[in-house]
Parts: sequence; C-alpha cells; structure tokens
Amino acid sequence: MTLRRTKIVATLGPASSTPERIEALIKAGMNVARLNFSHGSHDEHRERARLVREIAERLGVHVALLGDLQGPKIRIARFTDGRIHLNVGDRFRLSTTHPLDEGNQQVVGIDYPALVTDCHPGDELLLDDGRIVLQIDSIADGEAVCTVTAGGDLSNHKGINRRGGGLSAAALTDKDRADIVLAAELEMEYVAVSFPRDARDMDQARTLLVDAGSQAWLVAKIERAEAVADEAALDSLIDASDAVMVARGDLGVEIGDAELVGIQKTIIDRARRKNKAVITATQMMESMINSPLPTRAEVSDVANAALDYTDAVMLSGESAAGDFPVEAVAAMHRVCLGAEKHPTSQQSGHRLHIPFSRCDETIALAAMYAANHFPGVTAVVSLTESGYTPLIMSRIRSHLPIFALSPNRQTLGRVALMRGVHSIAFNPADLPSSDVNQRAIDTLLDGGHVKPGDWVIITKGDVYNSRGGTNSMKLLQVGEQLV
Ligand SMILES: Nc1ncnc2c1ncn2[C@@H]1O[C@H](COP(=O)(O)OP(=O)(O)O)[C@@H](O)[C@H]1O
Ligand SMILES: C=C(OP(=O)(O)O)C(=O)O
Ligand SMILES: [K+]
Ligand SMILES: [Mg+2]
Repeated sequence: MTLRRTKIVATLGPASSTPERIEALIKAGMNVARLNFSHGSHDEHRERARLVREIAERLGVHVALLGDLQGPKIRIARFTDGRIHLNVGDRFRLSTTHPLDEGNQQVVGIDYPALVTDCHPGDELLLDDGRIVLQIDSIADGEAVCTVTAGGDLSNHKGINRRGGGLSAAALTDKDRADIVLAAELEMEYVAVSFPRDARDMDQARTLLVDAGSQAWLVAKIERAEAVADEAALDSLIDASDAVMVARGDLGVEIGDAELVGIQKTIIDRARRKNKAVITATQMMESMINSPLPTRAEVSDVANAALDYTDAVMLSGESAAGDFPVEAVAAMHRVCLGAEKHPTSQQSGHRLHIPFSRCDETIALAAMYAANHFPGVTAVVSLTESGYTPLIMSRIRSHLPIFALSPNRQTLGRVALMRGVHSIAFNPADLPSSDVNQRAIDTLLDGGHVKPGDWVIITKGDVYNSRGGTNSMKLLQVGEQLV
C-alpha cells in the first residue's frame, strides 16, 4: 500500500463517537483525533479518547489525540430548540442578561459582558466563521441590537468575531485551565491554544500543562489579526510552540478572505524553517457536511495545502457533525496521495544556504539530503525518544518514508502528525548495541517496508532517553551481514 505523507486530523463529535465510526475513521486514514473543548462535556471527551486508544491499539496503528482549548473565543449561548434560522433584515439581539439556555428567534444569551462595552453601533459581528453577519444598530441595557445582513441557520455555541479583530478576552480562561488538566489525564499528545496573542500566552499554557503532569506538545492556533500583523509577531508565536495551526475559520474572519491564502503559505513556510509541524484547518471539505463528494474547489484546496507542504490537513464540522465523516477522511486521503505525486512535493531546497544550529538537526538534515540524493535508498529510519529527530527530518521535501522507531507510546502517537513519518514500536533498551541496526532493519522487513538489496539510512544517539541525543547516521544495505 502506498504510504500517504500528508496527515489527516479529524475532529470527533456527535457524528463520530460510536466504536464503529471511530474504527471506520481510523481505517480510512485518520492520523490525529481532535477533541474540541469548545463543545461537549469532559465525560464525552474521555469516552472518545478511550475509544480512539482502544481501537487504534487493536488495529496496530498509532493515532494521536489533540485537545483544542476553547480559549477566549466569544460564543453565543444556547437556543431552546437547539437552532434557529435568521433571514436578511431580521432584527436579532445578543444579550448579556438573557438566560443562557433560552435563546429564540429574537434574542440569544452571551456570556461575555464586555461585548456591550467593546462594541459600537456600526460594527459588524460575524457568527459561525462568518456565515452569519450582524450589523449593530444600538447598544443598551446589556444588549447589542442588530440587523441580520447575511442569514442562515444558527445553532448552539457558535463563535462570534468582530470584523477587523480585537474582540476577545485574556488568553487562558478558567475553562481552559480545567481542560488542560483533562488533557493531562488523557495523556494527549498535542494541546492547541486558541487565540494566543504572543509567546507569553504559549508559555503560560506550557507551564499549566507541565504542572498538570502532561508531556503534550503545544500547538499555537494562528487565528488573530495581531498574530500575523508582522513577521516578528508570527515568528515569536511559532518559536514558542511545537506546532502551529493555520486556523482559517477565525483568521479568515479577522483579516478577510483575500489575505488568507497568502498568509497560509507564509505560515507553513516559516513553521517548517523553524522545525515546527503545521496543520491547515477549517472548511477544507465543508460541502461534505451534507454531500458524499467534495467540490472541485475543495479538492484543489486540500491538494494545494499538501503542495505547500503542510504536515496535516484538518476536518472540523465534516467529521464532527456531518453526514459523511468517513467519506470526508477517505476523500482527503485520496486527494493528498494524488498531490504527493507532483514533482514539487519531492524536490527540496530546504535551508540550502542557512547554517544549522544543533547536532541532532545536522544529522537529521544530512540524513535526508543523503537519502534524497542516493537512488538506492528506500527508507529513512530514526531511533527516537521524543520524536524530535523525525520532526526535523520531515521538514525536508522527499518522496521517501521516514520511520520513527520508539519504545515510547506518546512519541509513537506524536509522530502521527508529522508529514511522511510512520511510527513503529521498537525497544532497543535490552539489545546489545551491535544488534540494534540489524533489529531495526528486520522490523522494516517484517512490515514489508524494505526488501533485500535496498539501502536504508538509520540515525540514532548514544543514549536512548534524552531528547536531542541523535548524533550518528549510518547507510546500510538490507540483507548485508552486519558486524
Ligand atoms: N464535541 C462536539 N460536540 C458537539 N458538537 C461538536 C463537537 N465538536 C464539533 N461539533 C460541531 O461541529 C462544528 C464544527 O466543528 P469545529 O470547527 O471543531 O467547531 P467550532 O468552529 O464551533 O469551534 C461545531 O460548531 C459543532 O456544531
Ligand atoms: C480551527 C479553528 O478554531 P475553532 O474551530 O476552534 O474555532 C479555526 O478558527 O479555524
Ligand atoms: K476550540
Ligand atoms: Mg478558531
């Protein structure tokens, strides 16, 4: 089977919570399951996480869990009937005093008192990633009175942005703190911070995670106008993270859709140069919420993100609440494989003229350079403790698979997000060091990933228990007698 390089993140929700569905999603190609803490209870998330772990183990694959914090996003509360429909010209009120469970056709509650002080008549509010637009007519008695200028269905908990940005509270809320503890309990491989303003927000989240006993890698969601206002702002957020997400839902609303495509390319490129993973998110297969096939535009969007060399493409409503979650994963799988055949996916000019700064980085990049240039090589193998070496390796464009061999379950899950990296459980601790390379090759042979006569490149460190320990690479021919 052809290994897909571009990874698939799928959000789990009501449409993807039964054991059968989760199994089908994994078989169709879900590499990372996203639990969105903006929706659902802790017990629901616990149960989904348990199912993902259990089913992945039974199927012999590694699927990472990504917890996505709600952050300071302002959301409407709930409707008595779950949803309403707004028409252009309707008058609709957002109220800081209306009961939170009793939204109706005229008014819905909102748990953000500052809305009425931060907003002014004439401001435009965008709901549900911009699908619904309200113009504020007046503000009085704790309510914003609005006219609908773009209508549609509106359901519980949809987000609110102001056109032009600048509408949100402090970065980590009390709810986020509680959700971080849950992420630690569930040993999630990744935690995403929503609406970080700068590196301090990321540092604060990291401290909270470490205090909760979590080893999760941190994802900065790039979704504020401020975060992409200049290169320094973007770079400082990337530097403070292990991975970033091009969170196009909110970002597109804040900066406008015309700017979005260029910014996506900039974020992917800068993240990769800084040895960070990157996820491209939101509305990638949006029409598949109601349709079993994507549009040509969606096919093109997913393929172009893959050609931009994103690590992963993401599904939100398509897999969480749509009618065709498994088909959406299958469509992404198919489209990514197609895009990866294009020559630009395989040729690299990565950091050709830029010095390296660390030993493991130098070995990782040299290994990939050698692999890309020596035609006999069919696989790159990294014996890794933390997953950091395969992360660096996978920053370079290549058509060769990178195998991350690790004894650490969280590491095996973590590499599931990285482009072109495939995980294999492998414990070198009890082997004499002279046997380790042969045993690694045998493992690849057993999995049908290489055949006698192939060349493989193996990287490793002298000790197996520290991040950043990789200091050697070896070029070996499969089947050759090793000493
Ligand atoms: N755990 C969940 N429980 C209920 N509904 C969910 C859940 N996760 C996602 N959804 C639904 O799928 C939609 C799209 O998912 P997503 O993009 O993750 O959410 P949002 O844009 O609201 O943050 C949500 O608005 C919500 O209606
Ligand atoms: C992924 C995003 O965040 P959320 O779905 O939580 O709004 C986004 O805004 O694109
Ligand atoms: K979220
Ligand atoms: Mg968002």
